[in-house]
Amino acid sequence: MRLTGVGRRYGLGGPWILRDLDLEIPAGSLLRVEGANGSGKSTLLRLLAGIDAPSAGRITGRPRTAYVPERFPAALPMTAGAYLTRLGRIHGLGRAAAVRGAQEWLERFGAGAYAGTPLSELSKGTSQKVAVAQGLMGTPGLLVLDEAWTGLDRTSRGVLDEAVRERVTGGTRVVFVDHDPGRLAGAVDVALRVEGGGIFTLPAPSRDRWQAPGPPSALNARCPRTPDGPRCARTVIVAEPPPGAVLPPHLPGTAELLGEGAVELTVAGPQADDALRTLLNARPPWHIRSVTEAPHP
Ligand SMILES: Nc1ncnc2c1ncn2[C@@H]1O[C@H](COP(=O)(O)OP(=O)(O)OP(=O)(O)O)[C@@H](O)[C@H]1O
Repeated sequence: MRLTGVGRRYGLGGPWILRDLDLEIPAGSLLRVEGANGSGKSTLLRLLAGIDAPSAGRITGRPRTAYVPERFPAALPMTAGAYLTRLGRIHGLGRAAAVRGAQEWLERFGAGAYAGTPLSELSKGTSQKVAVAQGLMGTPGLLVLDEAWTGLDRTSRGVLDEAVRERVTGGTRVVFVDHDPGRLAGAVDVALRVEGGGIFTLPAPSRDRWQAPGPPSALNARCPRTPDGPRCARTVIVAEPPPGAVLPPHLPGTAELLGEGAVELTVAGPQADDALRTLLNARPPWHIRSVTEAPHP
């Protein structure tokens, strides 16, 4: 899935909320999106989910998508179970699998007793569980979570963490926004910051490194543009192997061991996508700790 020159502004002549974004999201990757209030995080997530269209540029290769919005439209005239079954059908499940999935997800979130309750009568917390469960019905190629953990109890937040990890391992792209900087810290492949209309890569957010992320490197601004989008002279990828793995064959660039098995891979800019794809598609996949674009000297 790829974003090319994507921009969004609301209304004719309104200010650009996002501008000239270029981004590739490989299968099986976990992206965290952060940024100040009003910076455009939800706008970016709605574009990714396909429920809003870019004002400029294009998004290609979007797979079947599930989306948990910041606000859940709980006023639909249906019970929780019927709603989830309907969503499961939309996500491509057969009727029996959709009914089973609806009950299973409600139970995993400790809300099995509410399958027959109308959505409008659910508490806020249970509504949020239903909102999250609908995103987990079926096996989408892209799962977009906009503050989906907010309003869930501690146990349910853990259930959602686990479900996200399962999805990513199964090849789903997951993009999320969450207030907790440590959310899924060890599993995040790329952290993006939305700021001033652009997106910036941050070092992979393990809890301690998050405190001092260092200067963001501009994903868009510093690299020369080509007909295929911006290209940097070099990209440095730091990746950790799954236990017992060796470096996948046919990996482009030069690799340097960093200790504890982690590898720093330096590739020519155009080969970065290939290298990331190879590492993320390895079975089991490598964990991408950071991706740093190095501009032309
Ligand atoms: N439908 C809309 N019409 C007009 N302006 C909008 C619309 N949706 C968002 N905006 C504006 O776009 C900007 C970015 O909003 P967005 O909700 O994407 O930010 P955010 O980073 O998700 O914010 P928050 O952290 O507060 O949720 C804001 O200035 C907002 O007012």
